[in-house]
Amino acid sequence: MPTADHRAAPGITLACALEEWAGEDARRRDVAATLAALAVGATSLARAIAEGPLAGDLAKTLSSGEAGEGQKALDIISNDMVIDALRKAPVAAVASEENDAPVLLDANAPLLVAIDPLDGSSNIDTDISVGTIFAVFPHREGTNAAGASAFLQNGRDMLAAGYVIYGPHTALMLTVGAGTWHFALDQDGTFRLVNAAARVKEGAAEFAINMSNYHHWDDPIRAYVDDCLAGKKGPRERDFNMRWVASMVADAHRIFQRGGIYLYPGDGRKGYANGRLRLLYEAFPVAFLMEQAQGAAIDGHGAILDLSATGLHQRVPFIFGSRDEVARVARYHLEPAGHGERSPLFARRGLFI
Ligand SMILES: O=P(O)(O)OC[C@H]1O[C@](O)(COP(=O)(O)O)[C@@H](O)[C@@H]1O
Ligand SMILES: [Mg+2]
Ligand SMILES: [Mg+2]
Repeated sequence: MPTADHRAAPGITLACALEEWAGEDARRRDVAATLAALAVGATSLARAIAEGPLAGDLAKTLSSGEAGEGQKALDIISNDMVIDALRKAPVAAVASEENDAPVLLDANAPLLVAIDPLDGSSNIDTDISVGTIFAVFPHREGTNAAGASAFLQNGRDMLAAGYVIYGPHTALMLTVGAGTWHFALDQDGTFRLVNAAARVKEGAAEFAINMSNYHHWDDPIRAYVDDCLAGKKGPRERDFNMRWVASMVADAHRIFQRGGIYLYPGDGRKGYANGRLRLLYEAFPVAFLMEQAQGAAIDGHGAILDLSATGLHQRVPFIFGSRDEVARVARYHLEPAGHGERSPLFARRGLFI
């Protein structure tokens, strides 16, 4: 297993890191093979994305969907690439954002994969980072992998999770429950370890939220953002910076580098009662990565990983990042009123963690 020691010797390949972690353990070897297959799919995808318009009209809208989530050409290409790559892995079925029902690969295989093949589709034509987010679950005996119910598991059932970000360089953040590992793709198409113990630092003063939805938010989120915006003169007594990439992977990746918080709460718009993010293949994997790096992820009240999925494409309010900020947002949900004059509750930390 890569340990903090590997930071002294960066450059170990993903294959090597997985081999060390898996050893002779059959379950771990299956997980490792699945992660290796996902890395192969992501590497092909990275090449296509790097070609941009030379690879065709990747941003072409093929179908319109609710909440501006119509399928783009690259959504479909990404979906095909990752599912093809997984055919060689011990995976029974794939639940993808791009398919209404699970795609059956090998009914008797031991694992299930939930995936957002392309996160940040709205950025395809703008040359801004996009990504792939995935979660690996056990395929429990007696459950039908072709049906949604096999996927309706608890967040803590995940065996591995991660995302690939296709940015100026391609990076992979990965967890198998032994910390969060950071890899970067080299020029030869090999993921190499950068850091085997990623940490989400506390004390950051940067938040990410789509501010244009301000008037649709509930009180706790407005109160939290109002207090950040009030800066030095407000209850936080310091100035905050704001960022919003509209690719969650990119916002998450920034938070891994320098801390901060991401919020996509439920809001008053039609179809947004539970926000925009999907539990199985967006919130679960990012929450797993965050917790393994001493960050946190909640739905406003409790830990995302304590939730059990009730639908393949179910949405969830999603707030993640530095532990201190996430804990603060949880407290605003307990007592949203009291703008300006904060009750002693807001001075305490750690009500949910
Ligand atoms: O359009 P908005 O409100 O800015 O939403 C952007 C959010 O939606 C998402 O793009 C959803 O991902 P998809 O591109 O996979 O649908 C997040 O990555 C991002 O943070
Ligand atoms: Mg997404
Ligand atoms: Mg997507």
